[in-house]
Amino acid sequence: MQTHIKNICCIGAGYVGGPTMAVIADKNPHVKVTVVDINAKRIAAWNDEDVSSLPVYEPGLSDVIQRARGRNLFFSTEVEQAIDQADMIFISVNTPTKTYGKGKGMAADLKYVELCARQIASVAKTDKIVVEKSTLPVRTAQAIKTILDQTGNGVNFQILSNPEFLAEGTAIKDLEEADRVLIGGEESEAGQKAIQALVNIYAAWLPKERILTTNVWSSELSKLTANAFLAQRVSSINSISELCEATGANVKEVAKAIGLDSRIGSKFLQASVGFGGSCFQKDILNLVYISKSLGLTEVADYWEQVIIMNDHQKRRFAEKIVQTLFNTVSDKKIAFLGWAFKKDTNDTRESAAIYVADQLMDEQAKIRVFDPKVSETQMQTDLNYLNTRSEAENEALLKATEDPYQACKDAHAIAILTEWDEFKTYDWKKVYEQMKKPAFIFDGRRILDRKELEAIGFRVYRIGEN
Ligand SMILES: NC(=O)c1ccc[n+]([C@@H]2O[C@H](COP(=O)([O-])OP(=O)(O)OC[C@H]3O[C@@H](n4cnc5c(N)ncnc54)[C@H](O)[C@@H]3O)[C@@H](O)[C@H]2O)c1
Ligand SMILES: O=c1ccn([C@@H]2O[C@H](COP(=O)(O)OP(=O)(O)O[C@H]3O[C@H](CO)[C@@H](O)[C@H](O)[C@H]3O)[C@@H](O)[C@H]2O)c(=O)[nH]1
Repeated sequence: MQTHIKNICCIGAGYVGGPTMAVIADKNPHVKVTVVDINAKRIAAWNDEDVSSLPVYEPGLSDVIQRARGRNLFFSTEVEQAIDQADMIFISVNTPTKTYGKGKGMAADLKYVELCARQIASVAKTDKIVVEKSTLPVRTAQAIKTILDQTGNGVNFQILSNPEFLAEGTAIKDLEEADRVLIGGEESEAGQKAIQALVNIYAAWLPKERILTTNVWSSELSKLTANAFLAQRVSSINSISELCEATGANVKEVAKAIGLDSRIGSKFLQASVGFGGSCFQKDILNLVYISKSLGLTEVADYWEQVIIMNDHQKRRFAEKIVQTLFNTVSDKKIAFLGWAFKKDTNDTRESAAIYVADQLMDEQAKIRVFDPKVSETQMQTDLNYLNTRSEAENEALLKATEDPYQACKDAHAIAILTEWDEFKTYDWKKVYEQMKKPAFIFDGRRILDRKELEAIGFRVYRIGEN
């Protein structure tokens, strides 16, 4: 197995496969990188001349794409051809929570990963390094290896685990200036050679000391653990936010006071309406499921609490709105500013906004949403996925607008669900004048200036203070 890779294939052109491969290609101009996907529409969007139409919105991504695309970075639906030609194949397909059968609602659904393994096995005619980029339960590499070895054409496969730690909205920066890259592989000579081949790819731009090598199981488990720790911090500060509201303490002051302790650190202590995104909940549920399967009940319960607290935080935000609006929101217009799960992304998976909207719609509120990057079609898809009511009812109760002032016009209340920077720059006096009175703002992200809003006449609620 060679340690200098010339041809990479990545299966899955999503939020991870697209940006990750774009940066790898950008930094390794002599390596041909082909990103393949079965979703032809997505591939067409990656190939669009107009880079504002890329399927993933990430600051800085379009520049990287413009530099590398057509030079050594290609997007294609020709999965088999790309597998055949590659020395190294990344699997970067989705691994959602299972929605059926054993482990429903908890375990990771590995069917897409298994399909990739089977396809690689049937197509490969030369030795390949297969890299798990998707987030997978610990010991998945074993299953992939068994499939490759049992169903392949007798060629040699080395499996590496190389989990991705990028966060959406900062993906390009996270990739270009990664805190660390983790590569897990076999301890055998062939395993070490495969590790070296992947180290060489990252060493094109990252200092060697940031490229960590471990055994496969440590690498797989480290990814789930990192997300569990990060989400735990958010749930921890969110639990304190409720205590602050009940006592007169201010969560911002508490977060600052504890964050200055270098053992605790200041990051990821921003109280919010609850964490969203495609990873935190899915990966913790997966960790809980694995722990339960191994009979580790206390470990499972410990981590499950992070999810329970997050669900509570979303629910209590919606309840606060209903309660404050004199215990009814029926037929009242509530403007949502933000739908994405965080700023600077068009991704809405597991966004708190979906759940808060759903709860308010149960109370017959009329929701008008403005998000700078999310379409109404996406919002409706998110709501329909919950199956709470018919598509027609969702369409009647929730509509998007292209203009934030229009969303807020005649509203009884505004709820801030995403921390988009532009919300801070609005003419809040103008917004106030066009609203029903008393005009309420529920700041689920703590981004607006409370004093300024109150001086205008708004009644303000912010997570974590009273
Ligand atoms: N989104 C993130 O920020 C993030 C960060 C780190 C890790 N991860 C992990 O990375 C993985 C991918 O996440 P994502 O957000 O990029 O998912 P995604 O849904 O955006 O992209 C996955 C892509 O894989 C394609 N695909 C599925 N099966 C295929 C097959 N057999 N052949 C070809 N294409 C196939 C899908 O069509 C889809 O476009 C997941 O395991 C996730 O947990 C995600
Ligand atoms: O102090 C904080 C920090 C985050 N959040 C929320 O937590 C969620 C997740 O945010 P973030 O972690 O920044 O984005 P993700 O893109 O979900 O990235 C996480 O999940 C990825 C997928 O596994 C990992 O690769 C990243 O390292 C990990 O940060 C979002 O809803 C944020 O608004 C808070 O409410 N308060």
